[in-house]
Amino acid sequence: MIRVVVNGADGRMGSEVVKAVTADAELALVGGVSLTHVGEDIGVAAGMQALGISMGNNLAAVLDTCHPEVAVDFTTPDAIYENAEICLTKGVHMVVGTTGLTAVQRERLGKLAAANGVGLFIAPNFSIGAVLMMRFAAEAAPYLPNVEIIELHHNNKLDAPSGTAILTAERVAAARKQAGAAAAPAHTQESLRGARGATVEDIPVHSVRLPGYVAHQQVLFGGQGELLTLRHDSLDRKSFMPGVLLAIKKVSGHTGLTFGLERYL
Ligand SMILES: NC(=O)c1ccc[n+]([C@@H]2O[C@H](COP(=O)([O-])OP(=O)(O)OC[C@H]3O[C@@H](n4cnc5c(N)ncnc54)[C@H](O)[C@@H]3O)[C@@H](O)[C@H]2O)c1
Ligand SMILES: O=C(O)C1=N[C@H](C(=O)O)CCC1
Repeated sequence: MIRVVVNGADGRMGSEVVKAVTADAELALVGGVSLTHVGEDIGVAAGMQALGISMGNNLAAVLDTCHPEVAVDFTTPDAIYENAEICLTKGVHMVVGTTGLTAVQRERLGKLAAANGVGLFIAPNFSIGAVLMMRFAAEAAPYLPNVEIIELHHNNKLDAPSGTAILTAERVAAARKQAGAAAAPAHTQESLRGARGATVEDIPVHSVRLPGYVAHQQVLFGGQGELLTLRHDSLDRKSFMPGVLLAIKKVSGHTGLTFGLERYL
């Protein structure tokens, strides 16, 4: 049994991870960390405590109490760097779903993981459909280099653009570059700042935040007299759980940083 702590156990994602880990015969949920009850399933922390599972609001203290092999983190962009430092320094493997880490921060944490002989797995998106969407987008990019991304998420999401949109843009840009393809220059002048969205690697990214959405993305390709649209929809946070469980089981076999779910598929 792999001993698992969930950081952010009361959150929208963390509470799903608690349920998924509890239901998996190869995993043992030994602890959880939560600051507030913001998730849709607000009974999770209380339920864990009732079962005698260590709960607390101090990550280092929870780790010292329940000695996990793997910590899963779904917290906030502000908290994740420090959380990772704490876990990796204590020799705990990490599975990180929290978005917001920069490439430089990922590399720095990867070195810390390697120095402590543990694995650090980071994925901006754990759903298989989203991984395929990114792969298909990279495949299409050399042939249809004019691309824009629209990502649509629930209105409680703290960051924009989404980690998935950033990674998609990076993959598309890399595939275009490798093929020697480039987007046609844009001639539009914004009469209102922000009208054309943000840019990641010169690719416009538009972020929609509305109640009702979970996590969705469209990658729009434009060609001569034709359009190709790739769309992925996570309609339920259960869509992320097979990827999270896979990562928990694999992370200890890969010392240092592994980035992206496709690396484990
Ligand atoms: N990789 C993926 O597939 C994927 C999928 C969904 C969400 N996410 C990301 O996961 C993160 C969490 O999303 P959410 O919707 O579950 O958020 P949420 O706000 O519902 O939950 C966040 C949780 O973190 C806790 N928390 C905050 N700061 C903390 C700290 N310093 N230490 C410990 N716990 C802390 C809160 O108490 C809460 O329980 C976001 O960054 C989001 O973008 C990633
Ligand atoms: O709900 C969120 O927040 C999500 N965040 C990830 C991102 O930023 O890409 C993945 C999808 C859900």
